[in-house]
Amino acid sequence: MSTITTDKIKATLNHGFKPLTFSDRELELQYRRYFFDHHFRGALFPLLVGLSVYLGFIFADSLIIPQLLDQSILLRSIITVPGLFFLIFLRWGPATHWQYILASITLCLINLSIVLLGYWAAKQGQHYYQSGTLLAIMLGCTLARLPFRYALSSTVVMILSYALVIGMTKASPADIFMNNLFICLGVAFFGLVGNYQINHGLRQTYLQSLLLNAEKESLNQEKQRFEHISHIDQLTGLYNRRYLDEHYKILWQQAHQEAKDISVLMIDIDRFKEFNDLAGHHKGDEILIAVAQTLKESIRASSDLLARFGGEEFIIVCPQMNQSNALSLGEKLRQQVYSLAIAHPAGGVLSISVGIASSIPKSTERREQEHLQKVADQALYQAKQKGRNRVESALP
Ligand SMILES: Nc1nc2c(ncn2[C@@H]2O[C@H](COP(=O)(O)OP(=O)(O)OP(=O)(O)O)[C@@H](O)[C@H]2O)c(=O)[nH]1
Repeated sequence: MSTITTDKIKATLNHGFKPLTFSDRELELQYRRYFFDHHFRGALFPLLVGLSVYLGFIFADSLIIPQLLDQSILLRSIITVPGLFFLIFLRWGPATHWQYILASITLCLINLSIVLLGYWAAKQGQHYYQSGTLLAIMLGCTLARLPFRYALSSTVVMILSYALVIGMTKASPADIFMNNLFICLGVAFFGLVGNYQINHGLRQTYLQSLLLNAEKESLNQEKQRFEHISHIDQLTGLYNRRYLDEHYKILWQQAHQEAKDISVLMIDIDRFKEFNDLAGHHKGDEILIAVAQTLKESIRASSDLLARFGGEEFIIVCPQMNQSNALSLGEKLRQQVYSLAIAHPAGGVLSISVGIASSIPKSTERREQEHLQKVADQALYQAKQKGRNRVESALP
């Protein structure tokens, strides 16, 4: 499990993370994976263009150093092959630091071939054919999208190879060599500063997106929590009237679609006002909780909908249940509450009355749904009239 908390991300953003590393190891590894997949692998197309430009320079060679055209074609073709292999590896190969090393080596080989062409040209008196290294440095610092340290090391190797091959061999006069070298150093400086800024900016953007996602996630959780709270009756923990209205509609539509029975059971605690008056409201609350729990344990949790309808009244909506099964369930509930053997302060044992109505929905109209509920309520009224602690049903 990830231990990267929102606080950790905020702290890293606020306190900075130079030189281009997150102090938190897990965050650093996660960023490196992200960088490789979303940024470095994305260099595939620009690098393909870069390699084509490198090969296309054969045309420039044919105009500027026609005497070296054969060497140019040979060298550039030889270097293009490992370049292509590297691009294939970049596209399909595993995400390891070897990819960066291979990218750096390929860049250095490209530069070496350019330096060699410059050297041969200089040997033949053509001293201005040495600016290809500038392009190779820019390619390494920008298009290749290398992490800073790889961009830095390949740039150093490229400048050193230029300095060693042209400078040490004294292939060009000192002033021309020095001029080219300083331009190379300047370009390398600007390229590396650009690379650093890109990498730093990417890290900052990454942290901000992590933060945004974390905040989105926590908002979602809050929303779910509020939704849950808004559907639950605080005292009994059962669903409330609001949830009942929303869900009853769905169950009704399903029953209509499948042309199956749906039953409604209205349940009311008998003589509850008297209970409250004699035992106190607090004790009455305890009874409500106990009855709610008993009802909950007696229904099919996966399909039946049990809710507190209001006050001391409960409702159960049972999809795929006909009237005779609903009567058996009502009777079971009545017995279970009675067997709790809660003494009523006015004498006898606490009981419930149950009113039942069932039908196969003919339409999805709200009126028809409400009618079934009303009929169950009338059956409940009958149960009360007939002396309470009973189950009655009525036809819709
Ligand atoms: N303790 C407690 N009492 C409640 C709550 N909600 C409603 N009541 C009480 O439930 C009682 C309902 O009484 P009535 O509707 O007159 O019915 P009854 O006394 O149960 O009589 P019958 O239904 O005819 O058996 C009232 O005294 C309400 O104050 C609640 O959340 N807690």
